Amino acid sequence: MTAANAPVGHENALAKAGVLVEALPWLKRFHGKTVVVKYGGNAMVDDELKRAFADDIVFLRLAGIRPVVVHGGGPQISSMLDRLDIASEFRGGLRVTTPEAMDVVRMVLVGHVGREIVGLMNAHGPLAVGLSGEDAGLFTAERQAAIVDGEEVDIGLVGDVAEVNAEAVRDLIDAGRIPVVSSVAPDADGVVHNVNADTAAAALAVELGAEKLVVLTDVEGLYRDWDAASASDGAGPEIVTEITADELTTLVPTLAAGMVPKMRACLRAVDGGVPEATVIDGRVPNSLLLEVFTDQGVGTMVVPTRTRSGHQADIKRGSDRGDDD
Ligand SMILES: Nc1ncnc2c1ncn2[C@@H]1O[C@H](COP(=O)(O)OP(=O)(O)O)[C@@H](O)[C@H]1O
Ligand SMILES: CC(=O)N[C@@H](CCC(=O)OP(=O)(O)O)C(=O)O
Repeated sequence: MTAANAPVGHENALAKAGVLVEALPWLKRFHGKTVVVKYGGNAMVDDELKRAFADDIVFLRLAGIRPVVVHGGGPQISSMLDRLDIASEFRGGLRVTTPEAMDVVRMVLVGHVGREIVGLMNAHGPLAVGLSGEDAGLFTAERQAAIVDGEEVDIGLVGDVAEVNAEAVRDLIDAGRIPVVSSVAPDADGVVHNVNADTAAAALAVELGAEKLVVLTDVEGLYRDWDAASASDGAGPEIVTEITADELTTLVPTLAAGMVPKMRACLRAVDGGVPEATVIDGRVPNSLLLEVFTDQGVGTMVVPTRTRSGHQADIKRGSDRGDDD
């Protein structure tokens, strides 16, 4: 029976069954695999969305996937800095972080945002455990400059991830838990640094040998022409559905603001062996499930350059959607 010849009233049931059937190959592909999900501060400003995100992660876990969450909280940090009357600015997509601001970053990410995500997931049972890059030596940071107009600019206590020791995260995953990681990390001398959460998620995905990195944000994906997209409030302009690492490497220097760390993170993941990294719209409820369990997926997927030449046939989108980048 198809939807066309189904008795009246059965079309809806068939459509629902179709959705479930469509998920089967993706359940097979990701079963037992690690999927690292970066949850961005701009996609966590609404209570309903937050709950839907937590539900999606628990769904993945109960479907036999091993999800790991790395979260940001840029807007939440900015609003606390404002309340405390501490000046804050971004250079090259990264926050200029004084020691005073670093205290606030740590307090907001570890003490507030991380706790909230853990609490929402644990409404379903004792699954989520929060930790930061400081716990069990997870990340070692290395001070990082911002690149502004091709020049290196000092932005204070901002770190790249120089080393990852993911043993504690693996222990949690093996115990059936969902690790929820806040992106602050000590350097080799123990000085805590502010790490962009996209960067932290990519470094962890590589170390864990993840099957996929998903980055939630507050746009549909990567717009080819951001100036046009922002001028028309995002309605209409084309998003890039799939792009190879080589193509993205060429594009990154032309990108604006928040997309730079995000796209660099996707490149880092894919160059480090993660088969796919996708930026999706965190403003759409359950977008994570759509990305993982549907044939078309959503957002912008970054794939290794070799994929285009015919490898990895089970990667989403495929040649029918691959002509737009
Ligand atoms: N080419 C582009 N396509 C999409 N978004 C872009 C582009 N260039 C810059 N951006 C900006 O990047 C932002 C996402 O980064 P960011 O604000 O850091 O998000 P998050 O808090 O989710 O990490 C978008 O809201 C948009 O303003
Ligand atoms: C160095 C740097 O910029 N760190 C970020 C860390 C939080 C983050 O990455 O949050 P989103 O994912 O919500 O952007 C910041 O201070 O905002």
